[in-house]
Amino acid sequence: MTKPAYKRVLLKLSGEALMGDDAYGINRATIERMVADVAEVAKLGVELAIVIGGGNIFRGVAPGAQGMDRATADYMGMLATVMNSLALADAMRQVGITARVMSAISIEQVVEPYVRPKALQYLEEDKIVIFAAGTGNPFFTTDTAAALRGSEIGAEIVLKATKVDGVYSADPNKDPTATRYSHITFDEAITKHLQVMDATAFALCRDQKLPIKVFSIIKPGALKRVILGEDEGTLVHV
Ligand SMILES: Nc1ncnc2c1ncn2[C@@H]1O[C@H](COP(=O)(O)OP(=O)(O)OP(=O)(O)O)[C@@H](O)[C@H]1O
Ligand SMILES: O=c1ccn([C@@H]2O[C@H](COP(=O)(O)O)[C@@H](O)[C@H]2O)c(=O)[nH]1
Repeated sequence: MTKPAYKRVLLKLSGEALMGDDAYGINRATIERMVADVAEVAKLGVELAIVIGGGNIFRGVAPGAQGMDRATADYMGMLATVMNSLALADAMRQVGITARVMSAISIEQVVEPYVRPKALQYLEEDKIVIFAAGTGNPFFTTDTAAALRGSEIGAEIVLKATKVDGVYSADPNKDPTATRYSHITFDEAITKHLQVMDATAFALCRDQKLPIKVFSIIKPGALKRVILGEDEGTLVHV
């Protein structure tokens, strides 16, 4: 059997990618394809914790939140990630994968709260843990939540599965001349203001010496290639 390059990873799934070709929300075929990708790597024996974004539903800084109190808008964004987490766990259940959703915001009738030792126990039991509601604090993002939870659970790497296939010299969706890095240091990414992740997430991972791999969740087989340590996406390192 092919051997994974990591024992435990924190996978950050793009909320925005969940829309597929729709304008908003969760596209059924897209979530099923994401779950199929996750199922394939779970079979390899790697312990998986997941943070999912909320950009397909609400972001505190989106035009739809203009004029709103920023903290209130951010709490709405965090609730959006709870919805995505529940949808993801349910889609996993439908294909026989056991997942546990843990929320950073207390919402106990819906999901259990985040308790670190419990999360570690689930991972050791080979359950997939989905961390919902980001960090639980406004003014942050789910990328920072991925860096934070990844550090807390002792993940070997944060895998940012997004709509682009790596870190570019500029946003490739805006600048067609942008070129992709195969690897880049945290300091370079921060100094060059590369916006594929926020600077807080980069800085936390740098300080914790937790590498990040940025790759496409849309490209078939990319997640498995990353897990097997093959050349895919961009590695951000110390
Ligand atoms: N230098 C860059 N290299 C690559 N992508 C970049 C860069 N600068 C900006 N981007 C943009 O960053 C986006 C990915 O980050 P973003 O946080 O917006 O999305 P996500 O994490 O996929 O979604 P969500 O926040 O909903 O989970 C890409 O789709 C790309 O358009
Ligand atoms: O720790 C966090 C995480 C998220 N938010 C808010 O949620 C939305 C959605 O998250 P994305 O990372 O953009 O997908 C985000 O825009 C924030 O408004 C938060 O406040 N704190």
